[in-house]
Amino acid sequence: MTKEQHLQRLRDDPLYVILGEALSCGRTNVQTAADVLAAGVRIIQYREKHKTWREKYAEAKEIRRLCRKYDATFIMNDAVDLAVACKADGIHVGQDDAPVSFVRQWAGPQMLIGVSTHTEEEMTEAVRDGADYVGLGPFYPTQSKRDVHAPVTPKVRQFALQLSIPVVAIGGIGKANIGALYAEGFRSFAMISAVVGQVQIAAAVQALRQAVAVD
Ligand SMILES: Cc1ncc(COP(=O)(O)OP(=O)(O)O)c(N)n1
Ligand SMILES: Cc1ncsc1CCOP(=O)(O)O
Ligand SMILES: [Mg+2]
Repeated sequence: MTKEQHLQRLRDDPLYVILGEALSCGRTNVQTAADVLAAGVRIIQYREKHKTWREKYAEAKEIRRLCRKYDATFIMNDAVDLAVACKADGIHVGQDDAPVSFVRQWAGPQMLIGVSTHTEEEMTEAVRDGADYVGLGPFYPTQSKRDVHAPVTPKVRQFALQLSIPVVAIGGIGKANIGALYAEGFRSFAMISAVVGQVQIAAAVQALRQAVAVD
């Protein structure tokens, strides 16, 4: 798939699932990825904070292989070198990670670059720097990440809905609130606990898709 096709998917497909083994009900990342893909998810981010580079590389390559089988979009969190090494479709960087200009130089023009944002200024800067999408959040309290920012304000949410690039909402999103965010205008939702933290992944994915299905 081309970068433009991956970007189109980010606009069209509401579900963006983030992996993390410590949050996966005892499953490995590879098992979880296989379940998530079998359940129909087509955008996956590999986010692993507790493994060595080699462990992450080995896992990411395997998950990347699974994603190819399903024609799914594979995004690496934090590490540009890992993204390049395992031929990821995209890289997601936060405000404390490598800047977009550096990531672009290293990863090349075809790599999708996502940037975490929390304010209007950060969103404006991400667009100016050439990010392909922004992550925005947290929308709600979350147990899945330490030291998260305060929830995004209504003013920041309004600003995000006018942005020229896709906005991926994140933080405490699940079947109870995804429908309200969709009604507010958001179209893409990154989730950890609502999918990989569930025992029945297929049922969880189905419930989330139903919650954003419009007639
Ligand atoms: C889609 C998406 N949005 C935001 C984040 C958070 O990134 P970051 O702020 O760098 O924090 P970590 O995930 O690295 O802990 C994300 N990963 N994905
Ligand atoms: C990685 C990240 N960045 C902001 S909130 C968050 C965690 C999202 O996890 P959950 O969907 O379980 O709230
Ligand atoms: Mg990061």
